[in-house]
Amino acid sequence: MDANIRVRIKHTLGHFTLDVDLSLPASGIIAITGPSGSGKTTLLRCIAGLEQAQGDDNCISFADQIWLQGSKQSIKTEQRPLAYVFQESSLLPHLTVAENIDYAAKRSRRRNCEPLGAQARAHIIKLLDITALLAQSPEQLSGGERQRVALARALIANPQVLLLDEPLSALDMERKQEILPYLEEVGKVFSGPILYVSHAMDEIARLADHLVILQAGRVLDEGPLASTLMRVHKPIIWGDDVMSVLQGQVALRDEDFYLTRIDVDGSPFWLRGLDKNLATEQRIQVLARDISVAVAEPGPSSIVNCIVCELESIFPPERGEVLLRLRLPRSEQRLLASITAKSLQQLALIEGQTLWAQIKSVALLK
Ligand SMILES: Nc1ncnc2c1ncn2[C@@H]1O[C@H](COP(=O)(O)OP(=O)(O)OP(=O)(O)O)[C@@H](O)[C@H]1O
Repeated sequence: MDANIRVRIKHTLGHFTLDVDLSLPASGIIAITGPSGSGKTTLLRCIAGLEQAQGDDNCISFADQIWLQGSKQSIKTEQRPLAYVFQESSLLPHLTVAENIDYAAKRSRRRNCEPLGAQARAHIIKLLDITALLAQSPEQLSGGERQRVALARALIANPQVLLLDEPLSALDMERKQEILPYLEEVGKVFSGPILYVSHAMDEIARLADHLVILQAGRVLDEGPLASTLMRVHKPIIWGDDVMSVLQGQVALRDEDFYLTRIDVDGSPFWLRGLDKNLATEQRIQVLARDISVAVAEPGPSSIVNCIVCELESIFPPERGEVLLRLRLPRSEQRLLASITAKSLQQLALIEGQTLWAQIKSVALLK
């Protein structure tokens, strides 16, 4: 892994101490999650330089730039080549949307960011679909529109690192669904790392490439999304939404039955719908509670997905529920299934045995 963002911080605020040592990838969406008060915003604020972390061992660097080195060297927020978007965007109320964007673009030079050319700016305006909003003032915009403008403004400043602190949390579910595709697009076009604070697992599963889990100011776990999800920090993060995220390719489109087949290292997963093109990469999500397991090949069933797996590990029971980690054949990818402790006993499951995972529902991600 490229260790292009290095963050080693010990920083105390009142009764809280953030104590992290992270090497994060140089690109992609890096989700930072954890319970309320675990230090997600404080971490982002330290990276942005909005929080002055004191201490000789502290360091923050990006690529070959050192942003903070002990108490000797610190580059001011305004000079770090980054942009951030918060829960509620802070557009300047007396300027129009276009003027807000211009203002941010002009300030970008001070941040050591190269100003974008007219063509690149037009592309971002199109990408976030804000052409019709340019003449409006911020108070005329809906919450979702404001966040789209805030994202455009951040991108037009042409930062090398993008910090997003719960950019969707002030939006209702409908607005959130509207804006998620734009964030996906931003994830594709932005070449540097995007640090994305969120505690919504649906957003993280859909958007993130890498996951950092904080608990009480420390890093509980960290790594590529799919494998970090497999390590399960259940009560801390997921509640009932324990899930697997798998990467596959669109292998077949069955027009007669309105189904699409995604192959994950050779294992077929069928989903309803036909809106994905053949041979494209596709991420899918399977909730642990949507899987049941059988110890012999099941007979005919209305469940279309039945995948042969190896039972790799059995997690300790918790309130009558047991999680199983299932390995797909000839693959490094895994599924998590949730069954009752009673079923575990009745089926006399042991690690290493072959199981048939019947999956009630598979969802497409990005
Ligand atoms: N200026 C401050 N002075 C004292 N304590 C602070 C200060 N800022 C934050 N804290 C404390 O630091 C802890 C971490 O806060 P932070 O906002 O980073 O958490 P978070 O994980 O982002 O939480 P949430 O999900 O609720 O936004 C909290 O206990 C908070 O009360």
